[in-house]
Amino acid sequence: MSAPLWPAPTATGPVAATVPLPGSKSVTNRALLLAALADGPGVVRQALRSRDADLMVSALRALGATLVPTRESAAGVDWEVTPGPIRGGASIDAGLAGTVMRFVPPMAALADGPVFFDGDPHARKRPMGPILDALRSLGARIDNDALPFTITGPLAGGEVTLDASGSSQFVSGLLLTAARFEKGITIRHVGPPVPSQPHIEMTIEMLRAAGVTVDDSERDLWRVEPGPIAARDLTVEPDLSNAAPFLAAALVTGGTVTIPGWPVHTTQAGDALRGLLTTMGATVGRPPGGTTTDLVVSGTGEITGIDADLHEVGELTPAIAALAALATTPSRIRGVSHLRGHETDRLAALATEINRLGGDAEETEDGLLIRPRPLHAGTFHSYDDHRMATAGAVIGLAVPGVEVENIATTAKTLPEFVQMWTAMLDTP
Ligand SMILES: O=C(O)C1=C[C@@H](OP(=O)(O)O)[C@@H](O)[C@H](O)C1
Ligand SMILES: C=C(OP(=O)(O)O)C(=O)O
Repeated sequence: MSAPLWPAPTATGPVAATVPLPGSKSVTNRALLLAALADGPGVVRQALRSRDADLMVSALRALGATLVPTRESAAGVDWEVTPGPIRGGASIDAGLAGTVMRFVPPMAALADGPVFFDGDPHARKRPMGPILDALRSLGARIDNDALPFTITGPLAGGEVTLDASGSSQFVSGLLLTAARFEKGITIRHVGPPVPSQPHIEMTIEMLRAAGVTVDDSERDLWRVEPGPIAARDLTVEPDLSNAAPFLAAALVTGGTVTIPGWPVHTTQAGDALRGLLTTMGATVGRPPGGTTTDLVVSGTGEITGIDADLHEVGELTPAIAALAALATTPSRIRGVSHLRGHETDRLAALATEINRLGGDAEETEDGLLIRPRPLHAGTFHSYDDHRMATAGAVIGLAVPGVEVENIATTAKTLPEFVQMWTAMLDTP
């Protein structure tokens, strides 16, 4: 049975909207996990409420932590997190969340009994081998090389070598729990370059803020000393990667979109949008006066193609590809072969769906070539991928008659996407 179709609204003029964004998925799921591993009760404020975040909350509760929502608003939910002894016997649903399937198993290896993991049908195809092998070499028993699997600890930590070229989350996952291993951990990456370095920096910055000693002075080598993870009271930043489709709307319609609360310093991959969108023809800046943290992006209605290596910020690819499909000059996206292991094979999905609408997109070994060609009405399939769904919405702004299949899949990181999109377009 195919999922419902959502008629993507076509813009009737330049957008002029301010779009507050809920909290970062990546920060939320790291903060919740670190709080559950901490040396006392802590608070995570303005956490994202979404499928991936809900899955993390359920996983941590199943492992024995207590998470109580104390305040809920449009800005997110405040969680009081009280760590408990890590409990075996749990059954964990990772959904399609990379942050659950890669971050929770190292914590589960500290439990007092076996922990079972499974997820969505496609989650069983997402790469897990390197992190599971790493946990095995540290002493855990694991009965499969992908979801579903059962992990049985305990493990003491130590030294491990792995190939993290398929996902930075293999490194982040090990780093997040490492201080709780008796010997800490030393991780050495061997293989093609690790993608998404900003996400590894996010992990390290959050660990250091919790008092954990991390040595990352040598490339592809990380050492975490054993010790407590300090309980914190932290506020989650807005999700800058989820800003991508909204900021893209400014370029497509020749309008202006403002995102409040854009951090001045951040490790989020989405911060790279400032440079990428400038290259594609936007004006990007802070409002005059310099006292606010608003980010303002304006377009001209004409989009310039881009030649970009997105290896460090792969999750921005679907939005950039959607813009490229509407650009007046060709684009080349490089360095993102690891996107074949994301929510879907994003390179194949983007090429297929852009071409289905009459576009000219070609998959390369490590990216996409997208050449200008007029697009027409049709169905844009989402493959249960939140960022494919929002890419379809971006194209629909300029192409009448685009219908996005399963727009509800945006609930992975942004359950309010449709309302926010409609509100952006309705702003007088
Ligand atoms: O650690 C994280 O929060 C993430 C790391 C990245 O994963 P990959 O390195 O697998 O691309 C990113 O694409 C994903 O959306 C979130
Ligand atoms: C790759 C992504 O997610 P995940 O955390 O499931 O890997 C993403 O959100 O673009």
